[in-house]
Amino acid sequence: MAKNMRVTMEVGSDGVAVIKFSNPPVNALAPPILGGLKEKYVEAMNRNDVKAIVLTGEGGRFSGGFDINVFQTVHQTGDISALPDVSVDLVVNTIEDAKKPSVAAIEGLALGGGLELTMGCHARIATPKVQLGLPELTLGVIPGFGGTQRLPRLVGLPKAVEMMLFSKTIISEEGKTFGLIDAVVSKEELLTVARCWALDIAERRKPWISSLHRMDKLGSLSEARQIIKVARQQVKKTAPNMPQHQACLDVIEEGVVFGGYSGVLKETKVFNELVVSDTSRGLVHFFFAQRAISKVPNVTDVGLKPRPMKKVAVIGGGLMGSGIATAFILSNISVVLKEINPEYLQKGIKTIEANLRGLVARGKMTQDKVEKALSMLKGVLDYSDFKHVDMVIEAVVENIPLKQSIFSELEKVCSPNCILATNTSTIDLNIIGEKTTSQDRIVGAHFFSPAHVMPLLEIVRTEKTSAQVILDLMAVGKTIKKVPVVVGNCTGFAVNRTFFPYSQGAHILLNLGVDVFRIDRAISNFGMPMGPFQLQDLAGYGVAMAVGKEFATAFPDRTFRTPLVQLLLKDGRNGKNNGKGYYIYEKGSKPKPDPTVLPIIKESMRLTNIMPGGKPVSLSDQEIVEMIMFPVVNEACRVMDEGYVVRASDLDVASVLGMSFPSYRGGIVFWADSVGAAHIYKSLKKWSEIYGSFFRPSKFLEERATKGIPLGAPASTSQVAPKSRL
Ligand SMILES: C[C@H](O)CC(=O)SCCNC(=O)CCNC(=O)[C@H](O)C(C)(C)COP(=O)(O)OP(=O)(O)OC[C@H]1O[C@@H](n2cnc3c(N)ncnc32)[C@H](O)[C@@H]1OP(=O)(O)O
Repeated sequence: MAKNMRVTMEVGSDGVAVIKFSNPPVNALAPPILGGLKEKYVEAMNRNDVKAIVLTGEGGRFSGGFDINVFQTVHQTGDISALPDVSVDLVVNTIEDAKKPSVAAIEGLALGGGLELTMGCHARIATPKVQLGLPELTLGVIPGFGGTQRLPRLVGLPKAVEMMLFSKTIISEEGKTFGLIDAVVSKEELLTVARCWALDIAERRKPWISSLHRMDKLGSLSEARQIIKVARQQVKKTAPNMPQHQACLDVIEEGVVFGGYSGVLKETKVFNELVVSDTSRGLVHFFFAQRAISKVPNVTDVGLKPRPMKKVAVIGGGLMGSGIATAFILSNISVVLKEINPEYLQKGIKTIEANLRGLVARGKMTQDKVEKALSMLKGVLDYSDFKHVDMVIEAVVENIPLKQSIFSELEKVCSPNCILATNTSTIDLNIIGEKTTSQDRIVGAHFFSPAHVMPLLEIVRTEKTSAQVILDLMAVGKTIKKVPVVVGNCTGFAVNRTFFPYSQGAHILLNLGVDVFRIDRAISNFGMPMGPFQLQDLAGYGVAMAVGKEFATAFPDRTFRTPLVQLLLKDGRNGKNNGKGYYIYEKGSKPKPDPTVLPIIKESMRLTNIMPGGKPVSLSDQEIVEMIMFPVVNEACRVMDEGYVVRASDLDVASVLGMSFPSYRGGIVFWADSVGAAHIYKSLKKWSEIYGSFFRPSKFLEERATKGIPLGAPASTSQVAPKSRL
């Protein structure tokens, strides 16, 4: 067994064997731990001085589930023999059907295989606020240690289906209400109560319950089928491109119809099929990519500690500023919101109130928390409150002289340790800080709209930003429940820069004669929440124009100039803002394609005149997706090559959380590697010859494609080291 992994057994004079396992930090159930458990159980069964067993995890956490690293091994080798037989051999035969009863003593969390082990026990005792759940579907698999069968039998089918399909965790108190947990006790009492409970079962003072054989919570067959049918329809809409949701329902249904043991057998079979699916490969990669993001060389590994952040100031109460302020007050951090006049300030505060009301309406927060959050907010019209803030985030319009004068002012009014952040999405940070002597504390805090909802926070550093400032912003980012990704300072930073060809490619296709609504449909079917034109409607055309200008200046060789947005504006269209864009927006109904936009598109096609031979091109849906996504991959290659991200997988996380790229495809770079660099390179090369330099493959892509090196492989695998900006 690896050095830090341990399974121990201590037998008390009361006849209870406490089997404890340890694999920090989350007691993941690695194969050696599972093997160790089996060994200790066999020993406990054979010893005459053992009457009952208490199963527990060390270090304040029961278990975060089966070791996800094993999935990665399976993905790399394609060999599922690395998966131990746990469900039948350990959980059914060794624990649940044993001649001596087991009680699980649960602290901290019991997730996935961790919770499934506890459900094989004959009772579960937990400390308060323990997180309980079966999040396996987020990894592209289903619960595989019998969870699909035992959870419905313990909490009833509706709750079990909700917990599994939506990977929803509950806390021990709720678990007690639903019957998953038998008693909630303090940390100090946990082992004592669990021991007594185990003895009570052994001596028949308490019922000896095997979850798999229970029927009382399942309801009638027809009720169960109806619940499963409704769930099937629901996930058809919410998870259309993923196989694990329907598969999970199939397995649950098997158990309801043919009994728990049949269900367990089918569960193993389906689990083994799903674990090698592309979806599981993508989601497992995404899981580890999200963890890797918090490791930033020379920032998180040099012994620095984040400084506390109690109060921040936000300058500008527009859409972004008010969203940012909302995110902070929701996490109990005081906000001073500054505007230039009472009217704008009121507007900003009203937007914050509306943001909070929206969260209440969507069941994301309770009404009583609204007042508490608002009490953390102070609106101001001058800088007098800025003396005591730990960080300022500037979120005014994208105007260089205005930002420069604000930063000069901030240098005077804030304390010398105060972090000076900007939410700019396009302007070079060195230019913003040019008129100050505080470049070491100037940093980008690029939120995505709506800032209180979107999870990504791009932390933009210049060559001069100090490691301490980056670390502080990473820490406060986590406090406000964002996922911070540290990137370098270039036009569009990592996310907008990588995705600028997304809308460009779509506009090229449109001008090549591909139907606008078909483009959107193909991209939605690929897994984006909406197509590029609906997204443009949503963001507003002002944004499209402003951003387009920035990129045209920075990357003129690969910017496609189209008159379409101007033509749309001329026609009185401004997207969702005024209810009229490529789509028609009416309150209470879904956006409807607007056929009257077609003549405007025709006019754009006439003006750009890029159709070869003057005829619309004919493309399959797959080609549409590729002609839009491959240029994005190409730009991602440049971002990596120029050293604007720490590692390729940071772009995967950023693409999923900032652009809603489907997580089950693993993120933009991971997806590109699953398609193959060679195919992407060849396609881009071909298109660049037909349609021009927008499609020209980058050097990085060319090199990796020709040498057969995956795009996501670290720089050391390539002969040319990237120029690090980080
Ligand atoms: C057969 C079975 O049905 C299949 C399964 O059980 S699949 C596993 C199901 N379990 C899960 O999906 C839970 C996954 N883990 C989590 O959600 C979170 O890590 C957690 C809630 C347990 C803890 O969160 P948090 O305290 O923020 O710590 P977090 O940074 O995420 O993780 C700490 C470390 O533990 C690792 N880890 C967490 N869960 C793990 C697991 N199940 N296997 C392997 N490693 C795991 C992380 O990779 C990270 O490693 P690192 O420090 O080297 O980056």
